[in-house]
Amino acid sequence: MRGKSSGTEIPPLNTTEPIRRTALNRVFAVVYTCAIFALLYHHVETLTIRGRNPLVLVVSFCLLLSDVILALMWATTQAFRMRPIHRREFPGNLQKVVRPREFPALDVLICTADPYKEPPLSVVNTALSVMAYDYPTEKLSVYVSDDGGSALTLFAFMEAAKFAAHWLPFCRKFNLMERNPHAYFSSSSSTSTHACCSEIKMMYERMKVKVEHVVESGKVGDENITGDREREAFSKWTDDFTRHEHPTVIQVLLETSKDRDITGHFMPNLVYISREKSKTSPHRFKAGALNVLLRVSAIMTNAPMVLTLDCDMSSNDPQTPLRVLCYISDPATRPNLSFVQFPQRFRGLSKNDIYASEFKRLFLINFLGMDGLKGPNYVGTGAFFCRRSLFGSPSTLISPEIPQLHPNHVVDKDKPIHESPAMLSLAHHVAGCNYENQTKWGSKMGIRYGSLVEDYYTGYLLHCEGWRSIFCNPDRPAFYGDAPTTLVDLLNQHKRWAIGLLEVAFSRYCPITFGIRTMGLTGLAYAHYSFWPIWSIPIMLYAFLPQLALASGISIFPKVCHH
Ligand SMILES: O=c1ccn([C@@H]2O[C@H](COP(=O)(O)OP(=O)(O)O[C@H]3O[C@H](CO)[C@@H](O)[C@H](O)[C@H]3O)[C@@H](O)[C@H]2O)c(=O)[nH]1
Ligand SMILES: [Mn+2]
Repeated sequence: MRGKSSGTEIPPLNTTEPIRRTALNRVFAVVYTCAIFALLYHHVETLTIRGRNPLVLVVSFCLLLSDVILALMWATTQAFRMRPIHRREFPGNLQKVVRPREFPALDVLICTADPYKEPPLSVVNTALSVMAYDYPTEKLSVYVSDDGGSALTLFAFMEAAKFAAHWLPFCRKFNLMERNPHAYFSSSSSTSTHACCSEIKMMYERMKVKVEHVVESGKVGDENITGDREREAFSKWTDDFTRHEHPTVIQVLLETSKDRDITGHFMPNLVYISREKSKTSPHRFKAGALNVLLRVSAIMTNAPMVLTLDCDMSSNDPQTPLRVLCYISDPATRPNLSFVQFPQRFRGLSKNDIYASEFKRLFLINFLGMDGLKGPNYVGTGAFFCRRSLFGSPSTLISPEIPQLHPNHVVDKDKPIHESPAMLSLAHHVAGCNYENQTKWGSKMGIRYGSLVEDYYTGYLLHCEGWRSIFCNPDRPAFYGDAPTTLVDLLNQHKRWAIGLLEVAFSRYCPITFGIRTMGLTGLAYAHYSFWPIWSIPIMLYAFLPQLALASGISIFPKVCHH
């Protein structure tokens, strides 16, 4: 089947192609539905006719319950099978349609929360991998939110800013594909090709030793502080500074307007933020952190395109923003586009992946199905947002409480941040822990509060508002992240997800009622996730019931001769 091009006279930036087995899927759904009804009929019959014995009654009821849940879950998965599509994008054609000068600016928001669970060096690697994007540098800003409020993380970023002056030109010179320094130096390509590689590798190793030493010792000692600016920054960490109670710390580590790399080329902006925390105000976990990042970035750069990343998820392809532009610059896909979502891919999974951490169905297969509807859900990382979509529905823009946060506000580029105390003090103000009181942040604006899975909830509400999203799944994975590696971590993650999803399922925005009413099949797809934790009921029942029934001599499956 030929792909449908979305432009006519301009070269195509992207194509959409329906997946061929869709018709078969629909026929299968009809047949299967009939089979499910037959099975449910059998259960009801057993309950009413043969259910004299109380034990048989209980067993039959449990089986009926299990099968109703399984049938419901099966019905919700049909949403993914009705209209799956494949998309392709052609970044090579982009230059013919938009000039790099006209590319929109990009703000990258990275969240980290704990210097011991999420080593600063790995966060730094993530940041360096996106700072080295093949994108006009003066349009690129990286904001890091440190919810751990750790001087160790700030120290690592100060070192990273110095290393970046060497690393970015190195990536450009040799046109590296792998721009995460750790991944690059551990791969074989780093050893063979480039002569000056050993020099930069040494530099990286020196930074690594320094950062790891500081993390191990648990504090930034005087010997590690080189200048007055650094000393002033670390002076915020007084004795009463704890991760749960501290003032806002914002450090502009690199600035496009003044910092140059070793070849004299611009550097992207790099800003470290640790928002104010107080035990008496809710911090709303990652959702709160992202909203602070949205506000601080609005004040400093206000880029129309915003990438959110978890600290463990680094770029694996420097062309990724250009792929996104293939959708954002295309008049056919741009209307109502809220975000372009890349799948979460994981490095270092064991060959057999015994905990099924790859989540292939969640992040790849189901997304193809949702992409043919209103688009994939937001998974918290690897998503490029149009900033405007976080401020109300496509038709009604919600104005934030101060004009500087408005998505159309233009930041005065001639005035560098370091020369603008007013800008810095406003940035501190919007990162305050009480700033959001009596505002629409978290309810109508930004990342939404109300569920532990803020990503799922926010994407869902955006879709309900009328926005759509696009799934971009290039052959070379755009990002690689870390999956939980121990059973305890995995169980904790699943527990958090289960609670968060049920919070949505039992809210007034329940996808089965509100979701399906507002957006049909997409609502059904969302219902599949929000009710995902109830899989546990049939699984538990089917795991134990047959054995118990057998032991007490009850037959639970129909005999062929019964019918
Ligand atoms: O108070 C907090 C808690 C977490 N984080 C950051 O949030 C990210 C995700 O947290 P993690 O503990 O790694 O959760 P996971 O379950 O692995 O994350 C998945 O599930 C989350 C909730 O649905 C999504 O936000 C993530 O993007 C998605 O990768 C990390 O970068 C953390 O640093 C914060 O910034 N502040
Ligand atoms: Mn994670």
